Amino acid sequence: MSKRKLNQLDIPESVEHGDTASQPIELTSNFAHLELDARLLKAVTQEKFATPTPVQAKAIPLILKGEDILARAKTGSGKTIAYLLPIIHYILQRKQSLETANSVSALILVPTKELASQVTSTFKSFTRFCGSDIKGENITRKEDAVVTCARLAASPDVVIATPGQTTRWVNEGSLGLDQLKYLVVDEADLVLSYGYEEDIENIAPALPAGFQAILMSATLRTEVDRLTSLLLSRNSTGSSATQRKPTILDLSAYEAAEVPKLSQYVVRCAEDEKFLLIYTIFKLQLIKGKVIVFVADVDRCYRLKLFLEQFGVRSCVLNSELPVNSRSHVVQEFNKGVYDILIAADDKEVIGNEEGSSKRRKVSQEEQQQAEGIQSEDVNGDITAKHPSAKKSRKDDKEYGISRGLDFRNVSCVLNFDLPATSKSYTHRIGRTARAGQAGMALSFVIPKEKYRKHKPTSIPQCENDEKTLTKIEKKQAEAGSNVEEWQFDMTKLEGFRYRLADALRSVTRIAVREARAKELRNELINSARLKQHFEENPDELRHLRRHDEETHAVKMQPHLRHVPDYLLPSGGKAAVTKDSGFVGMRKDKENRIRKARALNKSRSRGRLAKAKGLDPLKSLNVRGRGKK
Ligand SMILES: Nc1ncnc2c1ncn2[C@@H]1O[C@H](COP(=O)(O)OP(=O)(O)OP(=O)(O)O)[C@@H](O)[C@H]1O
Repeated sequence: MSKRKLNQLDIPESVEHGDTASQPIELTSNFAHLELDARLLKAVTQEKFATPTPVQAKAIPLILKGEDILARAKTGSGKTIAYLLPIIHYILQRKQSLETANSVSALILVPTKELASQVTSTFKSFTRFCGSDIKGENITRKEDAVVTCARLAASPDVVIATPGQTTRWVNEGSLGLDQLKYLVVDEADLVLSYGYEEDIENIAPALPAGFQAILMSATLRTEVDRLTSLLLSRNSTGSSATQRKPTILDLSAYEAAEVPKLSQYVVRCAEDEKFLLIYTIFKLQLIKGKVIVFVADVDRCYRLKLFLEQFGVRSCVLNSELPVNSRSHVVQEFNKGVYDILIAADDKEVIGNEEGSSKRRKVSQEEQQQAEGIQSEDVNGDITAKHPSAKKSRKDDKEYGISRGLDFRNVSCVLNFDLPATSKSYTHRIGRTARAGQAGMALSFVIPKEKYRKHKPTSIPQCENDEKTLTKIEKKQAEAGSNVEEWQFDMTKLEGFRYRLADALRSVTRIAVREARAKELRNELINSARLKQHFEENPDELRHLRRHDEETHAVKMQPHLRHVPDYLLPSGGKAAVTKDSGFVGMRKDKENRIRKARALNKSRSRGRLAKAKGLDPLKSLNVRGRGKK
């Protein structure tokens, strides 16, 4: 039995907390020490989780002890399991000892639908050995109200929802919270930023006295204080009472002691060079493994996808326009390794200026008034205000969120093709890699002021203040003990690729992007369960739709672009392009000499052949050379 004392896990002195946290905290090296239900431990073993992460080791005993907690731990530190395991354990134990009628024992509030479906799937994984002893329902799915009502009528033990959906169903009387034991707010710092303040105010009076609050957050920003006071300063009748103080678990000290596993780089480049760089990175495999490429908006998503497609580089796309089921499906496919490159439009960043979020909140409240899942303005208050062109209304989903909370597995690199607007958003984007103790890399393309608006076809307004944003990012990362380094990339070595870049960029026209966007949506609609039935009954309509897609050649494909001929490769191979250690050299100089020697031999034998045929070798070579051009 090996237990490790971790006295450096200090609870900040300014924070009030319960008895448990003031005693020395022990980090157990084994899940078995947490004394959880055997069925849960079996599931943990099956997931191949050997050791609880710090937040799990600390939070699980406190939750089991009945304390309100507010846990702050970095993204990817295993917060979901930290609250799910003790909750499931409690419900299983209670059911064993008491003959109680089914009721909702735990409500898990999350800011986005994607996160709701991810938490649900984690819940399912960890209850797989519990049979029908415990039931969880995700009520954020887009489905008939009747279906949701029916699912809630069966009184699931655990309900996973956004605050918006919770308010709706509580108000309609379909979701009873009077027997609630646990209220979890996952990504607590984000919930108010998403404009859910009013919903939280509505939910608070419905909570019974004595419920236990579990708040999970990546930061301890003022929003979290506000949320805590909204939830914990009311009694069951909704009137104000003395505020309960949750025990605060701040894992910063522990995290600071960890060896950083994330390397961060930036490369300053011109607007069109972003495309050149990404082409080179993928074509020469400068980055190996799974990569999430973040871009500024949905159009950019398809533009980049179409651009890469021309070089035979396959990718999948994730954006707020896609139906939530499709988004979950994309994440699953990416996690399974069907795709190695995922292009995500982070157009609903965890936005707000660095100073505050009042403006954002206003935007979000306006959004709140709209029905969920229907046409809505972009939530990026700041960006839309600065760039009227981005103001257009479109079918995106206000509960969409990529850079926060979603668990992309084994991502080796987060590539900020477009830098986010805030350092906060940057932190959350890079949190998609180097998760659960793994190593990772973040690479960001930055447009210097003097290069902004210099290449109209690839210019976007979001990049106007890249340098200012980068300064803030560097400052924030330095505060957290991390460095953002300059990536030593030798652009001169890529000259040979430039004409291909121009060729490919020309093909990705605005019409092509629009077509690709529409086609993807059509495909998703065809695949949606309801329409599937419709098309089964009306096969002609489906045929018509498919024919339309076949006829739509969004981008004129240029087969020659798929292949990178040797003569285009920089001499010295990949190593010559970048001196950075994050990259693996592709061809050594020695090998290059062999290649050159082979090429020389080949041309000599061509010369001999031509001589044998009575041709003037110089002339024939010239003709061949011109033909190639
Ligand atoms: N004890 C553990 N051992 C190994 N892997 C773990 C452990 N706990 C969680 N993980 C894995 O770590 C990843 C991150 O977990 P999780 O999504 O819960 O983190 P998080 O802190 O909630 O992150 P975020 O704030 O980004 O949502 C998941 O893939 C999860 O399966």
